[in-house]
Amino acid sequence: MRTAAVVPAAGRGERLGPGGPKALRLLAGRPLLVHAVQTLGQVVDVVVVAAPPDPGAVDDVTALLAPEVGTAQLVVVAGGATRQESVRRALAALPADVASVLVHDAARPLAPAALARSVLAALEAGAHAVIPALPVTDTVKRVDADEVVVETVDRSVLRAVQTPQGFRRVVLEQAHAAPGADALEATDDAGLVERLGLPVQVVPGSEEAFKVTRPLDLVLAEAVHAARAARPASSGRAGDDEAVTA
Ligand SMILES: Nc1ccn([C@@H]2O[C@H](COP(=O)(O)OP(=O)(O)OP(=O)(O)O)[C@@H](O)[C@H]2O)c(=O)n1
Ligand SMILES: C[C@](O)(CO)[C@H](O)COP(=O)(O)O
Repeated sequence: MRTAAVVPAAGRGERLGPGGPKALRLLAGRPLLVHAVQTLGQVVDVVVVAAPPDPGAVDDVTALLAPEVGTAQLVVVAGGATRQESVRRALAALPADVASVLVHDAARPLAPAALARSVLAALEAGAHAVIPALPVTDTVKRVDADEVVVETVDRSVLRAVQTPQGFRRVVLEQAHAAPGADALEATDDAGLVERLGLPVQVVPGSEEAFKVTRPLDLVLAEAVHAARAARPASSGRAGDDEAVTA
């Protein structure tokens, strides 16, 4: 059975500001989506992308990614109005022989291949659902409607969750098809699996798997990409995708 990555890439990038669909915004001269797909193509057998909903985008994105996906099979579908709907559409296009699925935001272009491999390894070790996450480093407070602090939350039990998230295919499909899932607008796929009552395994995340959400994130992404590219050839890691911040 094969492995696949589903890549929701249909968001508008409102928080990033003007400049077109976020997945097609440039990082080191190439679209965020290209960076993400190049990495995933090193790890999985099939990559399914949910493209921006613009006319002609499926054909354009197919042409853009075909030279970037390595030996992996590429499938591109039209994305939906929400992230959840985009993932659902991509899931519907998975080839029949795929058993394990990573779901990875195009908006996390620098997530290392090693992170995707560690998520897949946890699936192979028996987990039904696996998410990478980092400890929360800010102090977190709960507030009321008037922005008055109600309490300081114990951050030792909190995790900031990333992608790629990994699932046994049957579990992810069941989670998206469950009654009420459509109305939920979950912010991640693991949230839908949690509703099934199944355990979700956490593995260590990567600082470089941060999401490009606001303009400053793009500045950080350029710096991280440049640091990777500048890595000495003698390290054997020049230009590779392994973490520079570890
Ligand atoms: N209708 C949507 C909305 C989001 N996404 C994807 O989901 C990922 C995470 O979403 P986010 O970072 O919130 O992207 P946007 O929705 O584009 O951002 P914003 O909320 O600022 O508009 C991104 O890769 C985005 O392209 C998607 O495929 N379809
Ligand atoms: C899936 C995700 O990237 C995990 O952190 C995140 O929940 C996406 O959230 P967004 O509100 O769509 O940015």
